[in-house]
Amino acid sequence: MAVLKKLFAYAGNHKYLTMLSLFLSFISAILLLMPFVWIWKVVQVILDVYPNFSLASDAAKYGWYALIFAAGGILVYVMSLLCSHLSAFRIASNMRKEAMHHVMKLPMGYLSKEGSGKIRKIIDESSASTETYLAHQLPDMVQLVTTVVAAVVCLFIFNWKFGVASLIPLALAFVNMSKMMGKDLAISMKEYMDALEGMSNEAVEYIRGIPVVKTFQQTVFSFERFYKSIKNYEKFALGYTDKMHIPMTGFTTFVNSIFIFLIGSMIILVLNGFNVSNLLPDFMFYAIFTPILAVATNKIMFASENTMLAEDALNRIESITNRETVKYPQTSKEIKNYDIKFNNVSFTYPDTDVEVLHNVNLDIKSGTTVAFVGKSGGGKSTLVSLIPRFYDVTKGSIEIGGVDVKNMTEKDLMDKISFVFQDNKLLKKSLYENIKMGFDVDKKDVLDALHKAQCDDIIAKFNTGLDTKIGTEGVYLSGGETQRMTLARAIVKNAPILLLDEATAYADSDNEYLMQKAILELSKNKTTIMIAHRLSTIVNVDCIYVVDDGKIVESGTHKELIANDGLYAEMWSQYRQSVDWKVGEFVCC
Ligand SMILES: Nc1ncnc2c1ncn2[C@@H]1O[C@H](COP(=O)(O)OP(=O)(O)OP(=O)(O)O)[C@@H](O)[C@H]1O
Repeated sequence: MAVLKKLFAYAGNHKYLTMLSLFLSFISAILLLMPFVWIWKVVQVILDVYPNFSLASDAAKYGWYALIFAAGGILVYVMSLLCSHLSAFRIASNMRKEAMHHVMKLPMGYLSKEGSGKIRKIIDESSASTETYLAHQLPDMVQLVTTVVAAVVCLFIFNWKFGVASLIPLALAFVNMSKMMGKDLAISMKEYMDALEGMSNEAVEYIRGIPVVKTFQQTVFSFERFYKSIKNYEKFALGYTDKMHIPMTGFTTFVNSIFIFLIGSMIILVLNGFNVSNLLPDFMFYAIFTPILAVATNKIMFASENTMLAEDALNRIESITNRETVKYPQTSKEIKNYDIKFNNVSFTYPDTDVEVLHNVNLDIKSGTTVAFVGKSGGGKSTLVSLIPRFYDVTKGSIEIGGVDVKNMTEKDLMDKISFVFQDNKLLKKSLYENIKMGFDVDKKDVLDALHKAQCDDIIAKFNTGLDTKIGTEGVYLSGGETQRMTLARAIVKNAPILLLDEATAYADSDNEYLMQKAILELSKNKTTIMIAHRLSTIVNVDCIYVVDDGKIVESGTHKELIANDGLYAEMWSQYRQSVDWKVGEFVCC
């Protein structure tokens, strides 16, 4: 019921179609039981007239009744499946839409951390398995339960003594079944499913890492994690099977021994003086009926497992839909300028407990260009990612033009910021659409931006020019080419705030120089924050902030920081040495 309630939350009016499907399934179960009653009637007539079969005129009539009920039952069942498929399809599609809608509102940082593949897999697989559950398994479950209940009622109507004899093994079978559906086994089932997912994720990681593994001859070490995940799966699969085997054996034994109990009761009744020929018609009825009961009960057992699987799928979807979304206000407060201010900002990544930024204060004036430099892992990218709210600050606040970024609508905030990162993504669309990105620009503007971002060679490579579709056969862009395309995007967007995280990381020396020129041009009159490891690219910026261990430890112009003789001066000296060393090497050769 809890599963159905959760599923109905996605159903809208289609929940009535599901209910109709379940009702029809119930009717079909009753109709499909009736042929057995008529067949028993046929047997009874034959036994009554034995050996004068010519007197069994009613037998043919009862046979027809059996056929009509069977056909009616099948027809109603088909109608039930029709309704269940229609509503299941709608519910699964609503579930996908709602989950995707939610994903769009999640912090961008969460999406890049979890990976689009994993999120897509959870949404796709979970909605598909609930679709199967609603379309087939649930109507079948109703039919099976109805069959069992109706059959039990019939067992008592005809002969209560045989009824009791059939019910004893059935009750014992249900006791065992309830053990299999207990909380303990639900936990084991979850552990088993988690281990399965873990193994599948490790398999993907293993395959992805094959190039690195081959290059570094790390076969044994790389296989270790995958191997551990297989062992983990083995542990939980065996644990689950181990917990299941006693109740499962009990269930199977009792459910299949109904007929033995029936024969036993017949023997006891005969030994106690009951007349065999009086008992025989009733016995025949039970002999016909009890196998249906055994089959239906067996099927219920497996169908119950499907309910647990559907519940698990719903929980997995909820692990995404229950995540807190980024909340934006309906309207923005008016900003005064494009100053960016960090007020006592501290930050801890979600699901971790290590603070990576500690009480950071920054005041970046509108129209200036600043740079964050520092050791790897110091917190530069994290600082930048907090401005467009890829994550929200844990403590303190960030302001643009005197307004907290949390008081700006998503559109207003995004309209004001362009970013070029190391790891940029292009869409499977034409080069033109990838740069235009919905802005009010024509092909000439796009070509102009591409030219400024040093992308002329990329366009010239493809016969279809701007209309070339990314991702089609033979159309592949390298990391550097993708980065230049993203710079062209930023040029087209022309937002007043520019965030550049290692924007020239993949560029070769020729391109780097030209890209730097384009960035310089683009950043004119904009508030620009650059993260750069090549210190030569930032010597002329208005202010350099040295980030170390989540704190700003120095700030000033290049000259001021060199004069200061602190961390930056040390980094600069090391950087110079590495450049001189490279030049020296080159000269030697
Ligand atoms: N998604 C994440 N979840 C948890 N911790 C993270 C995440 N991203 C980064 N970190 C941690 O935050 C700290 C700062 O990382 P950040 O990427 O901001 O440093 P950085 O100075 O930009 O490094 P680099 O110069 O190597 O890019 C590091 O300790 C890193 O391990």
